[in-house]
Amino acid sequence: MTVALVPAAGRGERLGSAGPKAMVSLHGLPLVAHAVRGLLAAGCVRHVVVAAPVAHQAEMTAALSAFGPVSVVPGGVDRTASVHLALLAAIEHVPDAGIVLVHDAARAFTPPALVRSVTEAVAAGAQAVVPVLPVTDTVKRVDTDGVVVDTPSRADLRAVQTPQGFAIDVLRRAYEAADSTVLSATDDAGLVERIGVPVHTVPGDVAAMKITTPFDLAVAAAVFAR
Ligand SMILES: Nc1ccn([C@@H]2O[C@H](COP(=O)(O)OP(=O)(O)OP(=O)(O)O)[C@@H](O)[C@H]2O)c(=O)n1
Ligand SMILES: C[C@](O)(CO)[C@H](O)COP(=O)(O)O
Repeated sequence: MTVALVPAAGRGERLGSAGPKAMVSLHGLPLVAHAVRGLLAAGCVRHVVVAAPVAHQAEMTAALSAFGPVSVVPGGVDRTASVHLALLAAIEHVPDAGIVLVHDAARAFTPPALVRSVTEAVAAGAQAVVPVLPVTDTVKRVDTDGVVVDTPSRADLRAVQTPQGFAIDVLRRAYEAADSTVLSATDDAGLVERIGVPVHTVPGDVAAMKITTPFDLAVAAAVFAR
């Protein structure tokens, strides 16, 4: 059985919204509702645990209650903490879950086919799977003065999306290790890499774009108009 965790407790500072980014409405629904609906539409996700901003937990619960088997728990100080809290709730409430997906509320229009593709790769035996896209810009490393240090080969680079899928015990171990060393990471696979488990890739999808800035929101509004 597959359970999905949706970190949705961010403030959305780069978007500049008045309230939490996950509650910003697009085409009549908050972003988090689009994200949850997409996960459940894939047909392979049995339960979704959403990490909400503490002050907005009741509001988010009300917004998501119509979508199916969804629990809303309080989030943490950063994305890593929010995912960890959702993972602990999932282990408690869905003890027979073998696969866990972690999916940003901010990737609200992720196609259900991508959710299935990640889940199927884990079900086929990979312990950790991320969807990736080739990098189309040249990427440079810079120092603290903004001076270029080097130019990694673009051929080796990939932009990583969500949902990221894991054998649930692997993600639990990765978060336990992160907790004991007070580690944070910008994605979940990064923590899994640190415990030495190989992370596999599947092709991502441009429609799984992350809504971070006002420009991203405008793009999503135009592209996903229904
Ligand atoms: N304490 C936090 C911070 C972030 N997130 C979630 O992690 C995902 C990816 O984070 P991001 O897109 O950076 O959202 P924000 O943290 O809200 O954005 P910003 O950094 O601009 O404030 C989002 O769905 C966000 O809600 C979370 O659950 N808990
Ligand atoms: C998890 C993620 O979406 C993978 O690309 C990304 O790292 C989240 O970053 P954010 O700055 O917390 O939005």
